[in-house]
Amino acid sequence: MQQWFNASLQRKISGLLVVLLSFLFVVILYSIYKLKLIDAEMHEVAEIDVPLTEMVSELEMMQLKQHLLIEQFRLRGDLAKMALEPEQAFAAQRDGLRLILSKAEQVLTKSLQQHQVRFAAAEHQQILASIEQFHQQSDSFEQQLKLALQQGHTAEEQWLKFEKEAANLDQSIVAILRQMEKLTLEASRYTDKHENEFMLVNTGLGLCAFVIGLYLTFYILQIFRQRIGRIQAEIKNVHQSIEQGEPIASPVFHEPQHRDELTELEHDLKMMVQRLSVEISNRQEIEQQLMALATRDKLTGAYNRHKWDEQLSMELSLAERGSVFSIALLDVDFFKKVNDQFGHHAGDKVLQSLTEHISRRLRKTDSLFRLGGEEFVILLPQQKAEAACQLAEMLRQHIACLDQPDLPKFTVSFGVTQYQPQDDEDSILKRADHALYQAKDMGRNRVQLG
Ligand SMILES: Nc1nc2c(ncn2[C@@H]2O[C@H](COP(=O)(O)OP(=O)(O)OP(=O)(O)O)[C@@H](O)[C@H]2O)c(=O)[nH]1
Repeated sequence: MQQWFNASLQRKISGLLVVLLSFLFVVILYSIYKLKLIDAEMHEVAEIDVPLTEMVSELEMMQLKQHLLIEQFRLRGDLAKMALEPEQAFAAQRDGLRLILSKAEQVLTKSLQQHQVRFAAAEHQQILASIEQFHQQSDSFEQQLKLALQQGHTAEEQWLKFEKEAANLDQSIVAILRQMEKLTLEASRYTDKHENEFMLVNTGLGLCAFVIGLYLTFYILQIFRQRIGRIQAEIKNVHQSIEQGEPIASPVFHEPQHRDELTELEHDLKMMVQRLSVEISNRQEIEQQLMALATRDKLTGAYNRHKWDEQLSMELSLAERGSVFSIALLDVDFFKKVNDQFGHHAGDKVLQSLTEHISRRLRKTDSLFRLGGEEFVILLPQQKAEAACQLAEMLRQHIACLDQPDLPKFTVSFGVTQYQPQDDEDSILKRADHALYQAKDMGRNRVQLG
C-alpha cells in the first residue's frame, strides 16, 4: 500500500483501473457460472415440467372417462347381458392410464438418473412410489372386476364394493396428480428463486463496483485538489508579497508522506520560492545600501548635499502653499585648529561625534544634512524661527558641555532663519549663512537669527 502511495500518478491510476477491472472480471465470472447453473436448472425443469403437465391433463381426462365407464356398468346392472365391449373399453382405459403413468415414471427416473437432481429428489421418489402403489391397486381391482364379469351376475353390494375400490383408485390418481402438480410448481419456484438470487447478488456486486470506483475516484481527486491547492497557495503568497513589496516568507518544508509527480512539483516550487525569497531580501538589502550611499554622507552618516537639495526643494513647494519651516546652519568653530592640533583623524572623529549628538536630539520630522567640510544644516519642517533658535541653543549648549576623553573640546555656531515668502534654494541658505557669519563674527559658540 505504501508503495502505491509513493508511485507515480500514472501508476496510481493504472493501479485503480486494475482493481476495478479485476472486480468486474470476478463479477462477470460469477455471472457466467450462475447463468450456466440457471440454464441447467431451466433445462431440468423443462424436461420434467412440460411432459408432467401434459400428463396431468391426460390423466385427468382418462380419469373422467373411467368414471363414465364404471357408471355405464352400474346402469346396465346385468352383466351377462353385456357384450364384451365395456370390458374391452375398460381395459383400453386401463392401458391408456398405465401408458401415461409409465411415461411419467420414465421422465422422473430419467431425471433422477441423468441429472444430479437439484431440487425435490424426495418428491420424485415419492411420486414413483405412489405410481407403483397405484399399479398394484389397479391390478387387484381389475382381477376382481374380471371375475365378476365372468360370473355373469353380480349382487348390488358387490357393485358397491367395486365402486368403493374405483373411488380409491380415483383418489390414488388424484393424489399422484397433486404430487406431480406440486413438483412442477416447485420446479418453477426453484428457478424463480435462483433467478432472483442471481439478480440480487449481481446488483449487489455492481453496486459494490460502483461504490469502490466512486470512492477511489473521489480519493484521487481529493489528493489532486489538496496538492494543487497547496501549490496555488504558495504561488499566491509569492504574488502578494511581490505586489505589496514585502519580503517573501520562506516556505515550510515537511517531509512528504507520499512521493509522486505532484509532491515533487510542490517540493521544487518551495525550493524556488526559498531561493526567490533569499534573492529578493539580498536585492532589498543592496537597494537599501545603494539608497544610503546615494543619500547619506559616508563619514558621518548624516544626509548628504544631494538629499538636502531634494528636501529643501520639497519644503519650499509646501511653503509656497502656506506651510512654514526653518533651517539652522551650523559650523564647528576653529575646526582648522582641531585638525592642525590633533590631526585629521581626530577632526573626523569630532565631525562624527557632532553628528551623533545632534541626531539623537532631533525629532523624527527634523533632519540633519552635511553640506560639506565642517558645515551642517538642520531642516525643521513646520517650525518657526523661535522654535528653531531654541533647538539650536539647546544643541549649542549640549555640545559646548561635552567632555569626551578621546576627543578635543569643541563648540559650534548657528545661523538660524525661517522661510520667507519669495524664498528660493539660494536665498534662504544665504540668509542663514549670513546669520552664521554674524555669529562667528560676534565671537562664535553662538546662535544668531537671520
Ligand atoms: N578632519 C577633517 N577636516 C576637514 C574636513 N572637511 C574640511 N576640513 C577642514 O576644515 C577646516 C575648515 O577651516 P576653516 O574653513 O578655515 O574654518 P575654521 O577653522 O573652522 O574657522 P571658523 O569656521 O572661522 O571658526 C579646513 O582645515 C578643512 O581642511 C573633513 O572631512 N575632515
